[in-house]
Amino acid sequence: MNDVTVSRDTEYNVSVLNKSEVDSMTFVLFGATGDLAKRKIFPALYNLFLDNKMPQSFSIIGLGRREWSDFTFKKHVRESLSTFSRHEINDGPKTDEFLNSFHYSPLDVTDDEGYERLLDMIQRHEEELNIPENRLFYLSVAPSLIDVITSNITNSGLGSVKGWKRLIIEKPFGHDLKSAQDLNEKLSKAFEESEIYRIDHYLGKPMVQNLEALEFANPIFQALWNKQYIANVQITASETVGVEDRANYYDQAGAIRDMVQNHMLQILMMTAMQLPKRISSKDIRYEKKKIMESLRPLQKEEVASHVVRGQYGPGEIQGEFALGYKEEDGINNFSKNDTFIAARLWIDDNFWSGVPFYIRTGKRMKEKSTRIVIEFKNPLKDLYITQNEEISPNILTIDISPNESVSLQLNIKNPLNDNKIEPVTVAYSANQKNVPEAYEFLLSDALRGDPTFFAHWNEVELSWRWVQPILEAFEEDIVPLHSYPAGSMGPEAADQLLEEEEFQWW
Ligand SMILES: NC(=O)C1=CN([C@@H]2O[C@H](COP(=O)(O)OP(=O)(O)OC[C@H]3O[C@@H](n4cnc5c(N)ncnc54)[C@H](OP(=O)(O)O)[C@@H]3O)[C@@H](O)[C@H]2O)C=CC1
Ligand SMILES: O=C1O[C@H](COP(=O)(O)O)[C@@H](O)[C@H](O)[C@H]1O
Repeated sequence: MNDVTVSRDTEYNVSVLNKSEVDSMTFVLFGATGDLAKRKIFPALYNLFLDNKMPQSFSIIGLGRREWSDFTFKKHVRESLSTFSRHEINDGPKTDEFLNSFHYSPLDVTDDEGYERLLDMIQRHEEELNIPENRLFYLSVAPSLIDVITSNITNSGLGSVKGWKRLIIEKPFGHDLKSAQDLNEKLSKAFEESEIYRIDHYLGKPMVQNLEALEFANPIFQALWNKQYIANVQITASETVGVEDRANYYDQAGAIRDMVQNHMLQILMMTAMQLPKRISSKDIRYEKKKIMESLRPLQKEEVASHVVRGQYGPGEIQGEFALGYKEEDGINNFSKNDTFIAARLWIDDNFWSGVPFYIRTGKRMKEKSTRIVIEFKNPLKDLYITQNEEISPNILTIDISPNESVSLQLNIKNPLNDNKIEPVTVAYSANQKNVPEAYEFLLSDALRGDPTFFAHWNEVELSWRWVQPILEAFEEDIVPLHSYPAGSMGPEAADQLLEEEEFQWW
């Protein structure tokens, strides 16, 4: 039977903010010569500027060890915009105005004296532009440099401001529970929790931000969002790329640290949390924390029964041969690193007890897709079975990327097929052109001081706490490492995990 599709194919409607909602400020970017700045941060700032979401007055101070001049830096930023910006770069005065706000200063972050020069430079710009002392420090550098930077921000007086100060920090936030706690303790000497914006770019994805609206604005879902009606929840983030040129990092991290501890658990929190009475950052974060507190902890000895770890072998993805993980550049032949994780989680609260949440993520899988599937209970399953008819469950699918859509599988009689009951899909595809990137949403929020879609320390710590026994079980090698061919949906053991409750991955 035909699927019903509703689709909105419009230019993304960027709401025009009143610039006065964003305080004038100085954006201090550590790691301005690096990859992330080039691919994500400069383009996001430029797009916000063109969409009138930057403050009235601002300056952007780029820092790195390279001995660049302002001219070289601006040229570098311009090239980044030409290659990566969502809005095409134009040669008009707007782009010049944007680039004129960029300045560069060479700084080795381990050189204490350099921070005094930096403070002089910032104060000079603040005076010239008549900008209040509002300073946003963005640390786009290796985690090992975070401590030295934040303590120098405090010691040099950079952080003693008459206005506000904020800190944006990138993942990874720690390597395990202990290192994350140590890092947070150091951060908290220089910044209050309310000043720290921990980026998890999945929280900037429009469909993740939409989860709360999907439930809040649709009373039918609100009524059904619990153990009485939901049979299981499945969250998948599959990728076709392999380790790429990140062997050093990835072989130490694995899918468990790279994706599960942060992105997958964040999506789980966003899906499972109850809607707070007021939609405020504080209340949403409180609800997310409650989910993590109710997540049933795993004992190290139980990990093998609830977690599947895998590593890709050679295979074929979309017609192209792909090497196995061990053959990749920079990976040794004996690596036992996980490139795939599937797990079953239980939330032992009043709303979800008894409902399994399955997560699955991996590299070199069949397709690039991030998706939440909610399978509803199916009490009619055995009732209407006549002439080999089987009633399928209702299924709500939320596609997060690369497609952005919501679809609901229902059951309808098909008059063209002897009135048999068949599943149909009612689908809404966002299919919008020129949608802002996650980094645009997140930077815009940080500029306005809205931390809702950043990871609070409570969430990060509780996530590490849940993941820690898994890290230990992997370390002790008491969990089998399954091989899966590149181009598949992971090892069979991941299917068996669901079969234990008579479910299947949708
Ligand atoms: N790239 C990405 O897609 C993503 C990155 N991240 C995170 O973002 C952070 C940055 O990543 P990325 O841009 O890829 O890293 P790069 O290695 O490309 O850049 C590192 C930056 O740090 C600077 N740097 C290194 N040492 C010093 C020092 N002693 N003093 C001053 N500056 C220094 C480098 O400047 P110079 O070379 O001039 O010294 C460079 O600007 C990391 O934490 C990473 O995990 C997170 C998600 C995605
Ligand atoms: O943080 C990370 O995310 C990407 C996947 O992000 P997506 O937006 O493309 O879904 C992943 O490839 C990378 O390993 C990880 O560090």
